[in-house]
Amino acid sequence: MSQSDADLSVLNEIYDVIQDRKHNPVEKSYVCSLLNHNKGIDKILEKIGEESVETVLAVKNKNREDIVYESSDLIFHLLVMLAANDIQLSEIADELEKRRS
Ligand SMILES: N=c1c2ncn([C@@H]3O[C@H](COP(=O)(O)OP(=O)(O)OP(=O)(O)O)[C@@H](O)[C@H]3O)c2ncn1[C@@H]1O[C@H](COP(=O)(O)O)[C@@H](O)[C@H]1O
Repeated sequence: MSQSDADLSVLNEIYDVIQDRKHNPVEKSYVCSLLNHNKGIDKILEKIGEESVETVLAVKNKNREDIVYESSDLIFHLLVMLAANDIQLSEIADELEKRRS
């Protein structure tokens, strides 16, 4: 198991970048290509489907490195989907917090 100082606050930081891309589009941005795709939200949903399947396969194959890699892809695309729907990460935190009791 790897040890590092990284923690999930990186999710907030990436979410902020995604929101910034939404309001201030830049060229050659993958996030902008998803947010402004001609297929609309369907492109983002397609990626979530793809990354979900890749995560499932990584788990089935018991490949630890792939599980981490594909889960990261999936979580990233979920963040883009949430931002596209104007859903803040604090709303997810609130929902999860409610379930703790
Ligand atoms: N965390 C990510 C991140 N994770 C994955 N990806 C991209 O998600 C895509 C994953 O899709 P695939 O694995 O299917 O790769 P692909 O074959 O290139 O994609 P398709 O052709 O199948 O659509 C790749 O293009 C990755 O580069 C990401 N792109 C961006 N970020 C973050 O978002 C920030 C802003 O990115 P830009 O908007 O590109 O500047 C970056 O600084 C990062 O922090």
